[in-house]
Amino acid sequence: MSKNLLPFFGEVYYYPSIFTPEESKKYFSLLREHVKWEHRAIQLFGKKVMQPRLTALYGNSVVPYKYSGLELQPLPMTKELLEIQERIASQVQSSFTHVLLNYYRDGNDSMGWHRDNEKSLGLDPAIASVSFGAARKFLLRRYENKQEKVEVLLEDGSLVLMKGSTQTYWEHSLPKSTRIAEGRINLTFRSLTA
Ligand SMILES: O=C(O)CCC(=O)C(=O)O
Ligand SMILES: [Fe+2]
Repeated sequence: MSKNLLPFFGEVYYYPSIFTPEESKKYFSLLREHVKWEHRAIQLFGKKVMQPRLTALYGNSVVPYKYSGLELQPLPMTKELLEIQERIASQVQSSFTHVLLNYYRDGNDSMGWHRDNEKSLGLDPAIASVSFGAARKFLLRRYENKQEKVEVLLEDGSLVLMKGSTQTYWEHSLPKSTRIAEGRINLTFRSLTA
């Protein structure tokens, strides 16, 4: 059992080495090759900007995922994605319908502060996030006062689970780390309803 990294108002658990280095290397290459990566523009404060990363959505239901003015239609789950989902199922009790993938090509790619609180995720969603490739810093901070901060290094082959009221009271980000030249692939398993 891992311990809750948040001091209050939510739950975040970190599990290093869910995958061996060999498995992680294999999945990184397979996913980089086989996933239908797209470079998308999103609406940010009314302006169209390119996301600083590549993304893709897969799922076992046709429910689309709406965020930041985008509506993504899921592609059908692949063998590799189902294998990865199966592995995390042994750590995580929740069930998932979709996986959103992010490919950070190097340390210049990033994700800004946000909460995963779209209606389709429901109240207090569980989100399971798997990392392959370069270790990157993951930050959480209180949404309301931006004060309390928690930092987790997301290593190759690791899993981080966010649940409970985390998406109400905390926001998270993946900051740039410009000295990192290697890529990182992240998969966030979610349960979405129409
Ligand atoms: O890349 C990460 O670890 C963060 C991904 C994330 O927050 C998201 O996809 O909503
Ligand atoms: Fe997120």
